[in-house]
Amino acid sequence: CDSCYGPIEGHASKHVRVVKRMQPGALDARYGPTRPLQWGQLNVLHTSDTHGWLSGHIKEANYGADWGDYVSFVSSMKSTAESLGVDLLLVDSGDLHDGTGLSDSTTPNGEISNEIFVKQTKYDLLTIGNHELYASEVAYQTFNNFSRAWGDKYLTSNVEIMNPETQEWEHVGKTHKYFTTKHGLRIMAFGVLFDFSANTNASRITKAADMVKQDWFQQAIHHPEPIDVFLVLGHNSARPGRQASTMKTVYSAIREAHPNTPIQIFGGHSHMRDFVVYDQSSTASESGRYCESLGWFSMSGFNSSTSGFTGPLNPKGVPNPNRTATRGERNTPPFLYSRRYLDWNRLTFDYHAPGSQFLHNSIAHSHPNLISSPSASNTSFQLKQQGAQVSSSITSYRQQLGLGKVYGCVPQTFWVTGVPFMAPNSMYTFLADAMAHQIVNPKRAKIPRVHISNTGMARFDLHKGPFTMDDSYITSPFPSLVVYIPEVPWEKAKGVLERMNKKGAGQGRRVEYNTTSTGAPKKVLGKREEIMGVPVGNGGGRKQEVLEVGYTTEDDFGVDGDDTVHEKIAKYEIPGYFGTTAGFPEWKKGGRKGRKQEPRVVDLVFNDFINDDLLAALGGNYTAEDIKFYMEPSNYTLRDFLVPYVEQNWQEGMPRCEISGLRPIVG
Ligand SMILES: Nc1ccn([C@@H]2O[C@H](COP(=O)(O)O)[C@@H](O)[C@H]2O)c(=O)n1
Repeated sequence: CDSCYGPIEGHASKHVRVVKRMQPGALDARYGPTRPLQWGQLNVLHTSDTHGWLSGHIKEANYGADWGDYVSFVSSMKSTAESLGVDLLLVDSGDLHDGTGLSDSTTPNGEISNEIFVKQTKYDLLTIGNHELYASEVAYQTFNNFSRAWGDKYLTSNVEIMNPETQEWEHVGKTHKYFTTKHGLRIMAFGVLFDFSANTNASRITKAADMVKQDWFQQAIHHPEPIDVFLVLGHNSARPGRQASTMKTVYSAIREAHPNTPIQIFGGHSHMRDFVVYDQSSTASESGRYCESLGWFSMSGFNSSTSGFTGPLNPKGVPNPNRTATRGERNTPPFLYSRRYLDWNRLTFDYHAPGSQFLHNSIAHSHPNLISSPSASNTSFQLKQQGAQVSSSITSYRQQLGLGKVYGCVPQTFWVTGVPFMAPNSMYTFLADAMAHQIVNPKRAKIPRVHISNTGMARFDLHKGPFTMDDSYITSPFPSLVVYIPEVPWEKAKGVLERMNKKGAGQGRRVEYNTTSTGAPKKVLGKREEIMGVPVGNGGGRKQEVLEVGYTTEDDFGVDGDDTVHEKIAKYEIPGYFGTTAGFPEWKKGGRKGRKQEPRVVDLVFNDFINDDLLAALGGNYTAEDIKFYMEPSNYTLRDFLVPYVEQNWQEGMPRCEISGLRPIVG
């Protein structure tokens, strides 16, 4: 089938499919977790920054599960919570758009991925991200469809939209929700976006510092009925001081009114795994990005005299939370906590919810304990089937959208932050070259060009293997228009990139692009040796000799949060912008052969997301009036140059491209 991405006979990955789960062609993880989760009275599974990755990471074994596998996992975990007599909530911190073909190749984007997200996934609370607010069509889709589908579970405490019917500002979702869980916990929840300002003017965001003074918020925190715990969701970094987080502002406003009540924060936006201790009864979790990580949080300590909780203090037959959120204080409150960051693959899901996954045969054999577990029963079959339906609907949507169509073979992996900026295998070396080759207006081809783009336009590493339509969105998902300022004197143009990088990217750009948590306090409560000392299982109890690279997180609870042990992945800083020159004349006579001449004028070519920052760095009398469309047709965007580049330059190895499937140690 030439329109689908799947296993090919004799394919280098030698992947043999025996069951219909995950997406065709996706790889299985080679090894997984070794420690059961700690179940408390309140348990939470947390997603954030999924950015459309519902098909899973087809080229990466470690994150190969799709949304269907996850759906089965969640259902199984909810049943386990039920049998333990405790609460399990599912929460999401937003940013569902901009990252893959499944979310971004529809009009408006999110049309299909949102439907998959909503259909079978039993979320209890959700909130909005900045990527739901860049474009008004997406903001209105969120308001009209997504928010309505979730009703009072969708919390957008500081985000409003202009309702075209009433011509009034209205919250996209609800400001807050007061509810009682199945087992009696009385919860007040909010959903607070960071102070985002690059939003469509069809929306408006109230700064957290102003929001906490609003009447509705004050009334909510002084709610007449008892509150056992506050939950603060937010597309908003969990760690104060990171990425313009305003979580501390919300926390402080609640703490002022409730000195001892637990406040649990579930953040997002910084694309990291993190856990932060705010005080003895308040902690914050952040659970990564792109369906690579699933966060687990649990706590105990609620009793019948101080809360409405009706279940056991410690659920039986499972490990329980065992850490206090103290900084050495005495007279600590009774609350105990645990947190874990799960890798998004079926091995992980089946380890923690035995029988919830259709495992690949080779893994099934090395997991005899899991396969013969009591839950591998009829119920488990139904559970698997439920997710399998979601998986197969993703497969058919991918086919409809042509996402598996292969255009060429990626010769080597190109890294966003995994290698030094502008190294030969840096994403930006590749993009600069592809832009210089492809983004040329034939009518202006004789005029030398300077191409400038924001590094944030590239969202993910481009893995060795088939280059599909999906990969073109995964690498460059934004429909930013290609624009230019004609014939700028070279003397003015040549310093622009450097000046832009000196100033840094404007609001909305990720300041840190990280795969490991940094900046955690020195206090380390759990040591990596504790998990490294345990033989790392490959399912059968054999020692895994070679660790694959992946997340190695350090947070306020220490270094034992990652559910599966990995080798640290390399990470290099990247500036806000990158660029290249193209079409410069070469010296013919005089100067040294091969050296480029300095032109008198250049076309300054960029994308409209960075108009303001570029104009500021260019200075002079240039204004927005000087910015024109560069390509014909004028609606040419950053989504349009990769496929033709690949068709022209990456045909070697077609049609059976070699795939690595792993993140090798680089750098
Ligand atoms: N049209 C757009 C929108 C966003 N970006 C880039 O994405 C960054 C924000 O992404 P987060 O996941 O960190 O919220 C933004 O800073 C830009 O770099 C873009 O390039 N074009």
